[in-house]
Amino acid sequence: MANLLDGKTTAQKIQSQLREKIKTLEPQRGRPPGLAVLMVGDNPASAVYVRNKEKSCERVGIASFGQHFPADTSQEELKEAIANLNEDDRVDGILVQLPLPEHLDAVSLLYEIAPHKDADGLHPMNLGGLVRGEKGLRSCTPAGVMRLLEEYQIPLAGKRAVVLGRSILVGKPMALMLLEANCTVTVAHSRTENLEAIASEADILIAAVGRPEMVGANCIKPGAVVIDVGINRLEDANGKSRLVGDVDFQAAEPIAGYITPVPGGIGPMTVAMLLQNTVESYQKRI
Ligand SMILES: NC(=O)c1ccc[n+]([C@@H]2O[C@H](COP(=O)([O-])OP(=O)(O)OC[C@H]3O[C@@H](n4cnc5c(N)ncnc54)[C@H](OP(=O)(O)O)[C@@H]3O)[C@@H](O)[C@H]2O)c1
Ligand SMILES: Nc1nc(=O)c2c([nH]1)NC[C@@H]1CN(c3ccc(C(=O)N[C@@H](CCC(=O)O)C(=O)O)cc3)CN21
Repeated sequence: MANLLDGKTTAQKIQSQLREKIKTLEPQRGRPPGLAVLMVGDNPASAVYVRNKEKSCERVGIASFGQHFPADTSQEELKEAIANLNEDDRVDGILVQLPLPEHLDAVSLLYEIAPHKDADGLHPMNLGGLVRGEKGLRSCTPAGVMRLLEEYQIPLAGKRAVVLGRSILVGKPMALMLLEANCTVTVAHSRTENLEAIASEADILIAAVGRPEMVGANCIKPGAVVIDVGINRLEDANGKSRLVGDVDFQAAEPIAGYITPVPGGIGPMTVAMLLQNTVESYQKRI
């Protein structure tokens, strides 16, 4: 049976460290760090995220400035909300929940966020920094994956990594970070042929496709490190809902060497990295 990569406990440890840091910084600065989250409409994965972020902010001492907009909000209204937050001295981190409703253009909105307040690391400046291997604000989910691999001292250099999914939010920055850690990286997506054969060559397999339990036994090399980024809400026959990942955990656990659970894996690590990015921006601002 695979070893469990415990994101929940690791995230709690990171949050305790952040809390201590804020305790010493706040008296000098005269205000706590602030994080603003813009959510438009309703998306189940986003709703889980927003709830956990707010709880965690409170725990570590970060002020939350949540703004929930109706699904029919216009691009202009959001642009204006971002401009206000860019100017707001209480706010160190800004995050726009993705995906946005169809009528909105996410890419151009991400340009509007001041790069030094880009807690999600999705502004082209910060993504460009990642491509160039420079320090800077990094996308929270892939940063959380890297931090968890580090915590368990999983060797990466020279290993074959396969990333399933190529979104701007997860797949692409994930591939770049693994490359930076000297993995040999393959990115697969919905147009990939022979996906199972490619996945089953991976020493490190990252699933970020948004397809409940798609990754089964025939995608996994014995002993592989399996990272499940997926957060999908499924309803059982009784109408009760539960969270599942993109990996079929029951099938994968006997084959993998290490595996992340859902919940309790990359979700909490993402929240921890978001708080860490916010505190980093807070420290850098004068
Ligand atoms: N744990 C966390 O903190 C966290 C953070 C963010 C997202 N998530 C979850 O992670 C999942 C992925 O999120 P995302 O934002 O990256 O999603 P996304 O924007 O929908 O991207 C999904 C990617 O998977 C690919 N894909 C879809 N179906 C596929 C298939 N059958 N075979 C191979 N590739 C396929 C798509 O390919 P194409 O590009 O060809 O369409 C796309 O690149 C979702 O479940 C989301 O809720 C979790
Ligand atoms: N701009 C942006 N950045 C993101 O990182 C992001 C979005 N948007 N939109 C939604 C997705 C989904 N994300 C998530 C989803 C769930 C958890 C999370 O905390 N999951 C817990 C759930 C426990 C529960 O409440 O049941 C877990 O243990 O997996 C974190 C990030 C992050 N995501």
